[in-house]
Amino acid sequence: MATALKNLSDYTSDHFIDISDKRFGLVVAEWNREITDTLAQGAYETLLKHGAKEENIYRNTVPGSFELTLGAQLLAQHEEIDAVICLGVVIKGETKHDDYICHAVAQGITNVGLKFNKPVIFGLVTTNTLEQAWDRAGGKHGNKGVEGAVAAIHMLGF
Ligand SMILES: Nc1c(NC[C@H](O)[C@H](O)[C@H](O)CO)[nH]c(=O)[nH]c1=O
Ligand SMILES: CC(=O)[C@@H](O)COP(=O)(O)O
Repeated sequence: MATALKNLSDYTSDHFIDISDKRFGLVVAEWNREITDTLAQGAYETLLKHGAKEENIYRNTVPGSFELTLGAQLLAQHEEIDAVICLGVVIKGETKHDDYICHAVAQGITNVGLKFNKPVIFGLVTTNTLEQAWDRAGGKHGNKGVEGAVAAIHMLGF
């Protein structure tokens, strides 16, 4: 599988711009909280590592990943927010509920970014098992929160 050959946190920062004056919104889903907190910590630490100021990183929580879209919009609508990083974990259940959530969030987050013309990053871990989710939250496949922060910084330099 493609991901098996790629660590999500393996990146180069050669092209990064100065983000010391950029303001970032983190929207974090409460569902699977232990894992989403790990994603959020990865994103937070990566932003600080590359020059963001603590006071310019605004973390907000939403009940579940389905609410990430509205959470992103409520942050992105503010002119002073330069980028939004959405973090959630959807693990397949017995029904197709996970499919509906993931598709809605992917399209919704895309639309928010296009509406407000700023990076709104899709940091959703969508797995079949809990183990696969942990593998992408600091495990063998890196941390999707780190990936989300890197994507936000990259797009701010577009
Ligand atoms: N099953 C998961 C959910 N479900 C909750 C939804 O995201 C939403 O909050 C609810 O349908 C009310 O609108 N959320 C996750 O983030 N992860 C899951 O695995
Ligand atoms: C993945 C989810 O949406 C969670 O609510 C479990 O769903 P299911 O009712 O399909 O087991």
